[in-house]
Amino acid sequence: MSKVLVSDSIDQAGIDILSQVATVDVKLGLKPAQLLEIIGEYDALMIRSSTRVTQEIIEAGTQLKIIGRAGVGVDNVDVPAATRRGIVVVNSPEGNTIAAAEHALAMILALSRHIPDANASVKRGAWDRNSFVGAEVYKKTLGVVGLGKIGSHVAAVAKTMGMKLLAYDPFISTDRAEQIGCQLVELDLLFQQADYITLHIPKTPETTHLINATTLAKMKPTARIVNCARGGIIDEVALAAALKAGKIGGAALDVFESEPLGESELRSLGKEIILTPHLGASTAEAQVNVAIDVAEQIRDVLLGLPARSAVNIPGLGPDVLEELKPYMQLAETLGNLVGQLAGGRVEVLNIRLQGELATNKSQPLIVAALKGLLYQALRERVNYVNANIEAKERGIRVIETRDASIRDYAGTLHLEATGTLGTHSVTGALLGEREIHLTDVDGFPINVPPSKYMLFTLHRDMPGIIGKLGSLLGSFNVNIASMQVGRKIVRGDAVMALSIDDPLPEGILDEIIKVPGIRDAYTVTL
Ligand SMILES: NC(=O)C1=CN([C@@H]2O[C@H](COP(=O)(O)OP(=O)(O)OC[C@H]3O[C@@H](n4cnc5c(N)ncnc54)[C@H](O)[C@@H]3O)[C@@H](O)[C@H]2O)C=CC1
Ligand SMILES: O=C(O)CCC(=O)C(=O)O
Repeated sequence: MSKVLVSDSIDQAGIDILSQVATVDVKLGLKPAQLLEIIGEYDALMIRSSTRVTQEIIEAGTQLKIIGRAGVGVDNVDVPAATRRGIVVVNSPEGNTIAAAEHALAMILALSRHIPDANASVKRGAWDRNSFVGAEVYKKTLGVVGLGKIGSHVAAVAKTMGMKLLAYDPFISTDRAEQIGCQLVELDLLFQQADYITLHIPKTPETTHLINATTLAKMKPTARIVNCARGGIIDEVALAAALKAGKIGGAALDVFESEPLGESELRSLGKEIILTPHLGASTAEAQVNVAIDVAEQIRDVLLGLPARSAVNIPGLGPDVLEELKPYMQLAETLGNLVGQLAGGRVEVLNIRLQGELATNKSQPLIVAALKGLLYQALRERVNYVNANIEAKERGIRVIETRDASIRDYAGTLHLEATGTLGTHSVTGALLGEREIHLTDVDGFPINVPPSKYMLFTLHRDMPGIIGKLGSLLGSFNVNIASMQVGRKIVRGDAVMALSIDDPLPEGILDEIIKVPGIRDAYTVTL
């Protein structure tokens, strides 16, 4: 049974899902050295934001297949190191969107009405109504930096509170911004005009210290800034200085350059600052969502299925995966089959998307086909994450074509591998949307479902050949489950595809090739 380590606190709903397929160890608060010592035992690691999964941890995790981050940001995982090792990194892109957006909105209102300090003052026994006069958000301008999932929800709710919305996000269209009711503007204008600024961007080299002494100086002296995105987007020293000098009105931070927050000037400030300990995703609902979302993906990967939100598999988002999953299995099977038919080192893989498939995204199918192709060489070491890199390193050139006019089945995938021992091709389709069928081998039409053990012959279509092959296999105690001949013309060249119950015994291929009329034979394990 697989073993999963859960090293940050996650909801029981996630543990229950993992327990269906694995032994689950929950070990919270591990020091890096302790994690390093035990990680080698585990097939999967599930974390939130506290565990740092460094290159050293990844290298020590020799059994690791997947790292699951129960949340959005994967900045606590060395994703490139995981990719090189073929480890899938998954997250939950939407499970805590509402929670984080509502936290940002709560921060905006709490800052405006001094709720934390007013509350603390009453609890201390005071009844001070004069120190906590606030400001309304109604008709004020909110500047949203980053109009992705969380930023758009914040904007939509803020709109209903009567706020005017400005947004800065270089990667979204004016149309999309307008749909949400935001005017897209340049960052400087947003800084100058906003009464409230809320950050909903990832931490990248471009966004690190985006809020610094220079940008703070551009803001209104009454401006209030909220960061529920990532620590380090705000220069905390510059922020503390600006707040102390009254250059801006207030700030509310949920995330910090270093977490947990240590000694900091920010702690010494008054009601102009609100600090929460990275609580954006901490709602009961979000924790159930992210735990289920990520645990399901870990379960799937441990069962050999693809994950729906892998951050290190390009182009493989949840919608694509939902639509293409059966075709990815087809591509992988065909890749594995054509790789075995081709035998030696494959140099070129031609992939043709045919019929309805011609309009689909090809990248996930290419990755799946390469995974299948490289399986014989790399076995479990190749997966959707590293198949591209492994193929490149072996000098395999991938050529992709599309032909919508081929319509013998709804959608078919054609793979042709050219290598040191020649060229072979296979075509396959899905019947009833899920069942894989081989529809062509080396240009000969057939219609057989693939099976674990198969034998293919290239032979002359002539009387007696099937009987002779059957007797030969029988004499080696090989049981034939099904057999089909594909030919283009009567008594011309033909292909025979046999499904057999067991692997072919050693040496039998040499005997098969000696049967008069049989030119070649290939044994395949799928
Ligand atoms: N405090 C907490 O507990 C939580 C924090 N987060 C953080 O919130 C942030 C936003 O998350 P989502 O909305 O889910 O992500 P998202 O990917 O849906 O949206 C991010 C947006 O930022 C934009 N962006 C990227 N670089 C930019 C730049 N240089 N300037 C302006 N915009 C830029 C992107 O185009 C995108 O629209 C992330 O940093 C995430 O890690 C997410 C969940 C909980
Ligand atoms: O796990 C958490 O509570 C942090 C959530 C977060 O920051 C994220 O999902 O990016």
